[in-house]
Amino acid sequence: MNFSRLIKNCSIPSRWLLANNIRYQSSSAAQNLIQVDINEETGVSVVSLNRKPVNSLSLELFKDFCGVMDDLEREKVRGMVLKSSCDNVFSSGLDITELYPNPSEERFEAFWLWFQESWLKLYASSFPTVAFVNGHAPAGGCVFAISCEYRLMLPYYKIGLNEAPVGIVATEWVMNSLRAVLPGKNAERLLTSGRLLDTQEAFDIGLIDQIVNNEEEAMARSEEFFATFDNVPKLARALTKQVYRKNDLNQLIKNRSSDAKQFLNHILRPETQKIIGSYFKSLKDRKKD
Ligand SMILES: CC/C=C\C/C=C\C/C=C\CC/C=C/CC(=O)SCCNC(=O)CCNC(=O)[C@H](O)C(C)(C)COP(=O)(O)OP(=O)(O)OC[C@H]1O[C@@H](n2cnc3c(N)ncnc32)[C@H](O)[C@@H]1OP(=O)(O)O
Repeated sequence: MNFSRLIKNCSIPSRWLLANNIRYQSSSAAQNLIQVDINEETGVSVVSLNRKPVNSLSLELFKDFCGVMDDLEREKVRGMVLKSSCDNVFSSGLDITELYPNPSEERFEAFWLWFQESWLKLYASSFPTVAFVNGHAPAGGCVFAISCEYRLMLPYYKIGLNEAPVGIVATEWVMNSLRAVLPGKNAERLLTSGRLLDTQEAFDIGLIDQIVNNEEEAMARSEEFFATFDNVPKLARALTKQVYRKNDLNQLIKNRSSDAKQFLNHILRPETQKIIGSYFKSLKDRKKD
């Protein structure tokens, strides 16, 4: 994977992104975890997360997502709309089976580094990004949405960062992405309470930009958003975004391996395993009720 392409001509040095020397190797072409549909007429790419049943985020999905982001950078797409192809769920967040029971160090480290990588590629993409939140978006699902530049959401779903109620502290780069979307006190309250907001509440505090009623409307609103950049030179737009986001990006880029180690230590603690285990069990039991 050529990270320098991602930040071509940009002021973020590529050596920072190369810190962990990760290379892309398509892991799951047969499973088609990410679907990409490029509209040749408009130049807009619709990227659908496609890991049934609830788009839980696995190592393989992150790897494929990074490959897709590289392709879109290469294709110089006009914009990207990120959505889900699962019913009622945008993404259910990190795949809990990557965290429990007691993942191997090797697998967890790779999982975490590809999660970081996915965030870096999305957060620093040169093209404009829209999240069409067409289902629930808890935790890691919300991270994907807030890393985009613009958020559209269907009514009656939930979005938020629900780590704290299950005894987990969201990592700093996730907090920074939230702070970039919401004014400080709302971001802090959302994180400390871990509340999941319904679509209307999310709109009222500015977590999402517009409520849409169906996919057609979402595509029309996305087109309007992309059109706001039609008269702006692409390079100037990309550099402005990347420089504006530079501090957030740097915070992770400079601390990638310590961030991964810190989370591995946290995840492997018996207390954390116990909390995640009972949370996972409650998810499974909910179905039986
Ligand atoms: C627990 C947190 C642990 C560690 C975090 C560590 C660090 C934090 C640092 C950084 C911040 C960013 C990281 C965030 C952490 C996460 O993302 S952890 C995942 C948190 N996700 C959730 O809390 C959502 C859980 N899921 C749901 O609430 C519902 O499934 C949902 C509303 C999304 C959909 O509901 P529904 O349509 O009714 O579907 P089911 O609930 O029936 O689910 C279908 C099957 O899928 C299984 N499943 C659901 N979510 C996950 C998941 N995240 N990972 C793995 N599997 C999941 C569910 O159990 C069902 O399985 P079954 O058919 O019963 O076998």
